[in-house]
Amino acid sequence: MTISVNLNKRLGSFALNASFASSGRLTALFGQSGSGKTSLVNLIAGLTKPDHGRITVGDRVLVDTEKRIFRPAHKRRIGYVFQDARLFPHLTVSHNLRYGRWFAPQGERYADMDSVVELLGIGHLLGRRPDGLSGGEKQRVAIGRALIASPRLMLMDEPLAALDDARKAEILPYIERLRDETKIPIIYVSHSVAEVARLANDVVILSDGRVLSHGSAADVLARHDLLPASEKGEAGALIELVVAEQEPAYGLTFLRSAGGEWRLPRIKAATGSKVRVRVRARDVMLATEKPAGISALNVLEGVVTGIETGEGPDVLVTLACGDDRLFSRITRRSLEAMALRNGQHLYLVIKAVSFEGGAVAFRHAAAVD
Ligand SMILES: Nc1ncnc2c1ncn2[C@@H]1O[C@H](COP(=O)(O)OP(=O)(O)OP(=O)(O)O)[C@@H](O)[C@H]1O
Repeated sequence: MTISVNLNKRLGSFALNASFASSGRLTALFGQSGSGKTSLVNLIAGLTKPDHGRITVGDRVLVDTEKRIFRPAHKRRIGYVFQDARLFPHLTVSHNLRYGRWFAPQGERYADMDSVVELLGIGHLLGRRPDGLSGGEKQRVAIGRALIASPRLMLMDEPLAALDDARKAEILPYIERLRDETKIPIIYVSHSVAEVARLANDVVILSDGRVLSHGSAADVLARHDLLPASEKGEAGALIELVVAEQEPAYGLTFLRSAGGEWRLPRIKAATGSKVRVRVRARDVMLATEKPAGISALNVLEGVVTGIETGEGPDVLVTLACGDDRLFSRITRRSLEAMALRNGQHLYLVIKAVSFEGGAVAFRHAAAVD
């Protein structure tokens, strides 16, 4: 289903001019604070009207100023999930969920309670009240309440921003299930590259009210020049790997990509599953000769396809490893010492431990314990 946005809106001295189309299951709206993400979400939700423009979801027109169409918020059938869960404190989880049902007209209720509860793993919480839940549990219930309303679109506005890393890690697999197992398109606001890289099919980068770039997550996130300064260290490549074998004795998983073989900290996915991994440019070392006697588990071969120098001491080297594209951030000093040039054959060295945390995304993966 394609989400298409083409609008402008003035808010005081701020001008939002946004134009993009996305057919990904999960489209991330990514940008620094003040770039216009929430303003755009409010326009999609129908909380504000554009000065000019049109928003469509599939064949449904939400607003078209030229044709004087404005579907009010309560008729857009959008599930909203905010930074804070906003559950009703006096109602149990079960009643909070049921409340969502009232927002769907009788004939259009496709979501049933049991499957939503199962999808989000909240069956054991049904009798409890929100004040007894962890932040991650509250967010899962908030997502459930939005889903029970059988929405045609989910808008998730920084749903993980208020959670610590452990709670984020707990809830990310549920958002992945929501993306992969339901057919509801999701617009997901975030200013974290790590989150966007893990979840998004498509990415829209907003800056100062304008769309700087939009397209597939792998392509957009490869544009290091577009990332906010605070996230430059997170810049890297997204590559797809297939789980080949578990190595339980070492707590590792052996995988293959178009570019070679990988050993990463254990990934709980069945053999043959596809996973997406973010390889940060700062974690990739380069060598002109095949390294021997090193502890790093991942050594790939690649060819230099680009060298970007900037003002600072570092350089971004782009490498083709088979059909994979990887990046390495090295110093200008190393660039000169190694006399790197386009077309040169190199070895890439990547420590397995650099993948701990949220770097691995599950795609079509059969999770195993
Ligand atoms: N009603 C309004 N009147 C005037 N200015 C507004 C209004 N709403 C938003 N703005 C301005 O528009 C700009 C974009 O705000 P917005 O909240 O959309 O950004 P954001 O990318 O969501 O930021 P954050 O990540 O901090 O939530 C800001 O400069 C904000 O002050």
